[in-house]
Parts: sequence; C-alpha cells; structure tokens
Amino acid sequence: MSEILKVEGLSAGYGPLRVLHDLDLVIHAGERVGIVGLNGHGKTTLFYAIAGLTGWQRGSIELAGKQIGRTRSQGPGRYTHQIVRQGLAIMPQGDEIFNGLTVEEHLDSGAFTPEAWRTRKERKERVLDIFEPLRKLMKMPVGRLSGGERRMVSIGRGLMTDARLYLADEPSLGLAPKIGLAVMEALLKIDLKGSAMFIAEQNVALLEGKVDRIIGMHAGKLKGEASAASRLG
Ligand SMILES: Nc1ncnc2c1ncn2[C@@H]1O[C@H](COP(=O)(O)OP(=O)(O)OP(=O)(O)O)[C@@H](O)[C@H]1O
Repeated sequence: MSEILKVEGLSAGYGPLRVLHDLDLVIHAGERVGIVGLNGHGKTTLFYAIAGLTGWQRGSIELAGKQIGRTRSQGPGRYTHQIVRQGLAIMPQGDEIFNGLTVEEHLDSGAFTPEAWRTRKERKERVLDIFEPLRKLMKMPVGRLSGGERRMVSIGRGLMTDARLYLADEPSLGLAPKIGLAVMEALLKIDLKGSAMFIAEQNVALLEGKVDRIIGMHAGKLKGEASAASRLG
C-alpha cells in the first residue's frame, strides 16, 4: 500500500510556541484513521501543520511521496494553495462557510481544479447522494440552514475535488448527538479509492469500530491505538 501521509520527527506550533513534539505517523492509501484527544492537546495544530497553516520547527511531512514541509520563516498559509493542489482536502473545525452564499455556491467553490470544475455536476450529485438532506436546499443561503446541514455543506465542499488526503477536524462538534452520528456515518461511507482520510474527534465512541485505526493525542504527542486513546485524560 502506498504512503499517502508520512510525518517524521515533527515538532510544530505557533511562532516560538511548541505544541507538537516529535511526531511520527504514516497513513496509507485506503485507510481511515482517527485521532482522538481532549480539547487543546494538538489535533487541530497537526492538521494546520499538514496544511501549511502553521509553520513547524523540526521534522518533515510528505503527501503522496512529495515533501510539503515548510518552516515558519516562509509564513503560515503561504503555500497552502500548493499543498491543496497536491491533493489535500480540508474540512475545517467550525465549518468556515459564508452565510450569504447558497449551498450550491459552496459546493461549486470546492471544485477549484479545472478538472473538478468541468465535472462539477456529477461531483455535486455524488455529494448529494451522501448528504441527501442538501438535495432540496441547493438554492438556499447557508445562513438559513440548521447546524447539521451547515456541517454537511462544509464537508461536502471538501469532497468536490479528488484529494489524496481528506482532513476532517471534529466533524460532529457542536451538533446534537444524533445529528453528529449521522454526519460521521455519512463521512465514513465515502469511497476513498486510492486516497486516505484522517479524522480528528474528541469522542472516541464515534470512531470505534468504524475506522481502520485510532491514534490518541495527548499533550502534543501521539499515543498509539484506540484503547490507549480512550484512557487519556
Ligand atoms: N493560533 C494559535 N496561537 C497560539 N496558540 C494556539 C493557537 N491555536 C491553538 N493554540 C494552542 O495550541 C494548543 C493545541 O491546540 P489545538 O487547537 O491544536 O488542540 P485540539 O486538540 O485540536 O483541540 P480542539 O478540540 O480545541 O481543536 C493549545 O494549547 C492552544 O491554546
């Protein structure tokens, strides 16, 4: 199986603040991997480091065999567009959607490569097959949707291109438990083909038995598999 994500000796944070300490991690094609840990232990920072949204002090990150590592001297966010073009899809925590734009406009905005734009109709159909409730809401501004529907839009936008690695940061956060579960189940049904998915979550029960592996994160370090993770904190 080919390596989609390879992180070696990564120490990262914000400016001089070190949040992640010497992380090693490999995710293979076709894998769904969960990362669990309490609030503030560094899951989002790891996603930011992969996306180039924060610099890092040491280590390396490869996406599908290509180094995407940048140090903070080059500026957070400066190369994120290139990393995204190399095959990263980000489904950020807290949605980051725009109230005045419609569901359809959000999905279209996710189809930013020429290939994805050309085939956006079929891609939207695929998203709507996964998130059926959006089908009748395509012309609706997202500001008028429920929290669960907004989350579907945010995740759906990330599914509009052919990514090698999907990063989903706490997809159930802030949703009623039943809705959170439904969103998570839909996300986990996605056909990965040759890509991989990395999902951050505080609630290990939402991932247990549904992903290939669960890694724990505690105080900026990785802690092995699920059983260890659920004992954290
Ligand atoms: N922009 C920032 N600048 C400085 N420190 C930050 C910034 N964002 C997060 N931190 C710090 O980094 C540490 C890890 O935060 P992070 O958001 O990565 O944790 P998390 O496990 O993803 O938690 P959450 O569930 O809140 O996303 C925390 O101590 C936090 O205060």
